[in-house]
Amino acid sequence: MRVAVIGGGIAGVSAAHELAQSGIEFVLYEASGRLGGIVETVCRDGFVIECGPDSWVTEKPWARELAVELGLEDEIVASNDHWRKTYIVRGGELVAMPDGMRMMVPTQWEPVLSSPLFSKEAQQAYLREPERAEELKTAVPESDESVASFVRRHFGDEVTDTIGAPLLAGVFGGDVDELSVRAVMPAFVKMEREHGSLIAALEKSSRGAQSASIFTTLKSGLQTLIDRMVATLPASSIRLRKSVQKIEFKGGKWCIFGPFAEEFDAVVVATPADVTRGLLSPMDPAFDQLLAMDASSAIVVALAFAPEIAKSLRIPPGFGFLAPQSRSAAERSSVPSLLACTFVDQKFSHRVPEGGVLLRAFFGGASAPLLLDSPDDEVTGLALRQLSSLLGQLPEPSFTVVRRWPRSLPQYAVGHLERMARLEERVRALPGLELIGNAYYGVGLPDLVRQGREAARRVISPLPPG
Ligand SMILES: Cc1c2[nH]c(c1CCC(=O)O)Cc1[nH]c(c(CCC(=O)O)c1C)Cc1[nH]c(c(CCC(=O)O)c1C)Cc1[nH]c(c(C)c1CCC(=O)O)C2
Repeated sequence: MRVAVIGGGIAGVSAAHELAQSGIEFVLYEASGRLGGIVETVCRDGFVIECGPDSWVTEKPWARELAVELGLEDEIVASNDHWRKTYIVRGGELVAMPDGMRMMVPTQWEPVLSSPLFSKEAQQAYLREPERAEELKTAVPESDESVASFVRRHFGDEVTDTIGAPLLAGVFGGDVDELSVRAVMPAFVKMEREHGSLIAALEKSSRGAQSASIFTTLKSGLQTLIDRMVATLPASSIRLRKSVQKIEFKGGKWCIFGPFAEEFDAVVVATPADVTRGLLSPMDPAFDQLLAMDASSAIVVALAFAPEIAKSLRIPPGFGFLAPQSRSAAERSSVPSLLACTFVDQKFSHRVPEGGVLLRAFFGGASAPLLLDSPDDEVTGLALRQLSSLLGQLPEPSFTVVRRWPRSLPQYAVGHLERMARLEERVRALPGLELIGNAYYGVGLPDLVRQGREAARRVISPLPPG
């Protein structure tokens, strides 16, 4: 059997790795000159700089399992959760999120009631939510709804705007009025069904008390995960700078065309949703609509301050901040404003030389398109000015790294899961076809590793039809 894997991001590389482990012949096509997609680590002067994701969510086991299998156990590090604090930008200032929050749901009362983040009305809305358990339970909507409407039903407008929106923007890069609650917060939806109140549900479960660190990463950077997998692949099976233009399914075989033509028994399509849509729509027009998704773009600006310069900096303790984006469309499209920033040296050890400071700022959301074409020095200047107004005047960084990731994070819109069910139906009609990536079932590294490996296993031993 011979398998084509199209797209060399972490999902495609994970699929290829799994095929290689099983001794299956395959070809991995990647349009760019490197594997890893948005997973990229730059090491310079003792700084370990992530250009894309900086970690995975510890709760999801699949990335860690892979790292252990690859012999990277000694490389695995947890976030410094004794310093875990996330700030929200409010009136030009950083205000700490209360301790003990699970997303927007408190697991302790005192921090919420003493936080300057919430008005008396918002505190009341929190206090009343457990008392409304029965009402909330009987009013569970039959169909999907937006994250905003879900959070609003539990905690009202202020909580939705003040922390719901920025938190979700820091995970899904998206708009709470559009995102599907069932796709992006399935655990909370389940709690509502079972308990009505989310606060009461967390109180009853041990989930309220988070034991492990929230984030996990690798000492030398996440690129190591890619490099270790790539090292297990036969070199002859990797085709860099080979962009696939067309796929055809004929006589039970898959034909892959670029400036080349090759035949396979199965194909794993691991490209971004836009590319996948272009490849599959000619075979079945239904894909055109099923894969048409909004996606947000991100611009990452890493600012490294060497120890001698970093001495003058006064970064507040914590992992970083999230900034609510303006609701006014005019304002959003005129001044690109920072979406978030991670204080890397405080979130993780081993990322900076002793005494150094590393900030990773993000632009995204509605203002991202404005910056995708701006030169690096303009993007860096803008980030530095906005960070200085929030963190105190910053000196010129020792060096900076800028990366642009256009349309890299698909938005799971209301009805996403039903759409995925229809998508799966069309995929099943084409035996040997597998779709993997962040457009379908989960946006983080663990979900992509899981999807890649599961797809490879299904290709190797397909389920009987029907
Ligand atoms: C801007 C942005 C960030 N992170 C992300 C974006 C969007 C990028 C884009 O538009 O393309 C994306 C993101 N963030 C997270 C994921 C993984 C989700 C998953 O695996 O399910 C993903 C895909 C986890 C997270 N990211 C965050 C949370 C919430 C953590 C909490 O509850 O405190 C989670 C689960 C918060 C976050 N997220 C970010 C910051 C600076 C912070 C706060 C400080 C920090 O930790 O660095 C940056």
